[in-house]
Amino acid sequence: MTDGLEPEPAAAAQLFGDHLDAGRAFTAALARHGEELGLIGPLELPRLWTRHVLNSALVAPLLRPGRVGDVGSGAGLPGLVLAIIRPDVSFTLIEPMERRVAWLERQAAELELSNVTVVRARAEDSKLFDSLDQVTARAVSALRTLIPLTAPLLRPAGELVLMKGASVEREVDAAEKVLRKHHVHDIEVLVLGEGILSEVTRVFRATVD
Ligand SMILES: C[S@@+](CC[C@H](N)C(=O)[O-])C[C@H]1O[C@@H](n2cnc3c(N)ncnc32)[C@H](O)[C@@H]1O
Repeated sequence: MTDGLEPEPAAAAQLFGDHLDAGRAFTAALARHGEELGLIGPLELPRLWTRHVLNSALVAPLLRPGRVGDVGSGAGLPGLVLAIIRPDVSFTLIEPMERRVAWLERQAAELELSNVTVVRARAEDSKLFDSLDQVTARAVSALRTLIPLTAPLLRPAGELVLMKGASVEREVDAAEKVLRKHHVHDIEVLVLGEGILSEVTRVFRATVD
């Protein structure tokens, strides 16, 4: 059922560029199967493009060619969206739940994303330590618990690119000790999407030694 799906916003063409057809195919699949598979809540269809798909797409320009891990990919947000837009980046999607892993693998195959590997594991058990150039995450947990899951996966001088809500500044304060413990520095909070989407998104970006 896709009744009530948000019409495609004009920003979709801007953010997906040449990859708009794949972005549409992924969004349509998520609209069709997301609720029955427990990937999105029942109220999300009227804001699926803006709040989920395009919100994830805003992060694409922050990625560099190299190896990016997405911790807790779930429905593929932001991991699959970013893999569609950035074929020059190699993505490892880290997700412990079997049903979500099956979804991620099926979507990667259907969208012919040869730049995606799916790892079924919790981040802390994933054996990816010290290996990634950048790590993304969205809606996994507050920074205080997210930093210990994500920072150890980065190679020295790797970068965290964590999607966050309006409470990010408070989360940074609450994570002070953990940030120090994990050698997280050059912290910035970026506000993305102004003038592009009706809702902005925030990104915690920092380097880890
Ligand atoms: C609320 S969902 C968000 C999913 C997706 N990132 C999104 O924005 O829609 C949180 C996801 O994190 C995963 N997760 C929870 N703890 C994790 C861990 N320790 N390592 C990796 N993934 C984890 C869950 O299985 C779930 O799929």
